[in-house]
Amino acid sequence: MKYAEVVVDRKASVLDRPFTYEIGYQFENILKEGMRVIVPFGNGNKAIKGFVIKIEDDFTSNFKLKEIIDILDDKPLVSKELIQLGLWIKEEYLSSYMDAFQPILPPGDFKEINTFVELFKTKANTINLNNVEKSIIEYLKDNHAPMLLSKLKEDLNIKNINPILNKLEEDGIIGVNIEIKTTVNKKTEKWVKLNEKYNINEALEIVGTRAKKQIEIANHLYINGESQCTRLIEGLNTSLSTIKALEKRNVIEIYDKEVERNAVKRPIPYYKKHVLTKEQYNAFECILEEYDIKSNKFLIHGVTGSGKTEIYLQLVEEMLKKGKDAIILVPEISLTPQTIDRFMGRFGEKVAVIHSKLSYGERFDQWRRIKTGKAKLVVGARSAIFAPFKNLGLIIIDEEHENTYKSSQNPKYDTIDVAEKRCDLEHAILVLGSATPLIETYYKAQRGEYKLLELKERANKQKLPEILLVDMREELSFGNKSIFSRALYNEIKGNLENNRQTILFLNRRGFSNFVSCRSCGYVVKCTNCDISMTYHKSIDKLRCHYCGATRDVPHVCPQCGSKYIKYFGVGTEQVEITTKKLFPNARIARMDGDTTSLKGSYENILEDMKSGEIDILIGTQMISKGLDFPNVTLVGIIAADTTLNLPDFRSPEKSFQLVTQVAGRAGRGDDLGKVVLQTYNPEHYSIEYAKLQDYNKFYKTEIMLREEFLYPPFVNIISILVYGEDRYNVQHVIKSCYDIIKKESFFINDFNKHFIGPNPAPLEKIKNNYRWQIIIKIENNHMECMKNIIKRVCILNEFNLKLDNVKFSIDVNPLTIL
Ligand SMILES: Nc1ncnc2c1ncn2[C@@H]1O[C@H](COP(=O)(O)OP(=O)(O)OP(=O)(O)O)[C@@H](O)[C@H]1O
Ligand SMILES: [Zn+2]
Ligand SMILES: [Zn+2]
Repeated sequence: MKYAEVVVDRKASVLDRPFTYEIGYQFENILKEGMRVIVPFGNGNKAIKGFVIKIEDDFTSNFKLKEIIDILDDKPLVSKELIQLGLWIKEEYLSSYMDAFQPILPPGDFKEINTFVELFKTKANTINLNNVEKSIIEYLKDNHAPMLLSKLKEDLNIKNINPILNKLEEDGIIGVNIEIKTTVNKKTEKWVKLNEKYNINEALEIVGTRAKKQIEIANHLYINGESQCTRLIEGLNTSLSTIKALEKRNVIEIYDKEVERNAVKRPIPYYKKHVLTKEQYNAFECILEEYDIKSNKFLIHGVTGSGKTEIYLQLVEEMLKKGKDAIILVPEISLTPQTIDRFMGRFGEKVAVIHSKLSYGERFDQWRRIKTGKAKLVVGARSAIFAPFKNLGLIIIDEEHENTYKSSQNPKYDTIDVAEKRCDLEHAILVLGSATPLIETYYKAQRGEYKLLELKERANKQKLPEILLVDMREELSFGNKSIFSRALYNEIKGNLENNRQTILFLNRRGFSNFVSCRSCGYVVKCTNCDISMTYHKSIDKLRCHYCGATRDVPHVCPQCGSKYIKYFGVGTEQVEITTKKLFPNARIARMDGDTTSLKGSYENILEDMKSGEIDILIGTQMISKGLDFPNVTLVGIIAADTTLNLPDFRSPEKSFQLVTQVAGRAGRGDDLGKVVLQTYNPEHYSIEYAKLQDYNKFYKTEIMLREEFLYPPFVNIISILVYGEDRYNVQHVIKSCYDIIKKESFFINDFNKHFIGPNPAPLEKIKNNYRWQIIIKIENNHMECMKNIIKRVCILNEFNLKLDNVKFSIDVNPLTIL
């Protein structure tokens, strides 16, 4: 007797464990890990869906186990390695089983999946087959459309057919395709081909010698195989009635064929291969040589414009040569046509693209192309890390420092960690790339966990742009209250006169309601945490998100006495209006969340930028990275302070990254670029080192501060948030939770653990839910113990907290704690 461990789709946390079922004899040789099943569940034995994560030969139980009712899939949907990855995610990020497997399973609510078998005829006759195999081929020959696997099995009734089909598929004789039943209608079109009953001579005999067009059509189909109906009509200048006539005489067949929903609809020109520069070549060589011997994890630290993408492309090419698949992750906002074109322009049909704007049907199509081996590489945002490749050889994470690699929804995974784990499970290479690596990543590289590869020059040997720092406090003291400094104004003017393009950048990430002085640059910060305090309207006070300390809003600057102390905030719209006023003849475009929500508008703006129809492009993060426009020689950063003063320990790092990335858009062509950086804090180390474009100096200062104030990579941060509509319950649960965790972790030295809270979350109430949180800083060596305690308290509820209408949200190393 065999047993299956099944994860069922039930939300309640007490049921968050796999259930064991007996596998009846009829299923014993069919059921595989990674397939979905129907199982009886609960007291009423309701039939529900589940997912098999493990099959065991032995199981001891005190009571009779229930039996699996039915199997839903013909083939495993998920590989063993991806099941392992799912289980790892569950433990690592303290998520539920179902949440952990959600991103790994095919997209959408996959109620019914049908498997089809089709014959790849070209090969069928050339290989020696045994009788059973021949009967399958014969059967498929009689059915020209892809055949439902279940029907094939029923019709043929061959014992143990699965391994035979697998072998035929591996030999490339048949293809197996899967299809999901969705609400999205399948798009089909009419195709034609010669009737297989006749060879071409017989076909022409039937047509006779008089019908010239019909002869032409038959010959065309003989040479080209099948053809799309409308294309045939246009191409041969014939009519539908002529084709219908041929069908009537049984010479040809007309049939429906599914139109693949392409993720990319435009034609894409070939992207020319560059000869690698010496630096590029060294990195490329090192990765291929050291892989499997010394290290399989690499960090490419390469300045902006150093040609990291070309290295990625050539690595992928090497993989394809070896028959291996590749995953290339880029941040969602870098999934521009420019990036996609580079990959599709080099690898064409082999590329799958996954991003969040795809419809559900399109997403499934991409998943299917990967699963069935039609796509060999995927270029995509975060979730593409779970692409179901069979033979993964390489994972590339470009711009690895980007926020989007941390998932803010369940499961709250960190893509880099997941990629590391997946590379270990599948013996693949991991390549991280950035001009401004995450502090944590660089720290790992310093410790030898990643092999560090450096690119110090731009691919075209152009120098990095010159950065001009403007102290906005001085502007104010000169009576200039505008958002443009005199220097930036003059530079823009000059650039316009030279017919060059300008990018004006303004950061608007999340919260920016810190309070600062425009005369001296003073920012109200928490004395315990060295982090900007945030204004809370409900209590009319400033509060620190890390320790909960509050204070009144000052009306005069505590540092210089000026009354120009207020909330900081400029919008892109305001910048646009001002720019139009100052430069009435310039062609100005704005790119931010508001202007690009329409599908395609983003592409349009980039297209206009490329063709030179825009003189000044104003934008937010969207324009900060990945863009490669040779005619942009000037970049203006309106206010570096918005990121510098985010209530987040990462704000210096974020500022350094942003300035470097945005500056990197300038001077990518033949002429040197220039950057004007406006700030109220020119002395800040992050601004200072950004100006010098010196990552190493920045890293050294930052890592020292992280150690001193106890932030990652020296500790882990775990956020436990309790939310619910009843404020009293929420406060009660968070308090009990705090007490229990503290008590249970008594054996961890206070020096190694720090509790902050319970405090109201910075966003105290969202959608009628009150939110309170505890933040735990825990030293790396004690992380596993602490996670275990949290799991027992918050997930398994071993301490019987009364969780009426109250829920937990746990985030391990959260991106922000808002
Ligand atoms: N070996 C090469 N020879 C000539 N040009 C190259 C070479 N490699 C890359 N390039 C060109 O250099 C430019 C910059 O390359 P790419 O955009 O890949 O840089 P990057 O390192 O990704 O920069 P960023 O981090 O700023 O996005 C591109 O226009 C690319 O076509
Ligand atoms: Zn002041
Ligand atoms: Zn504080």
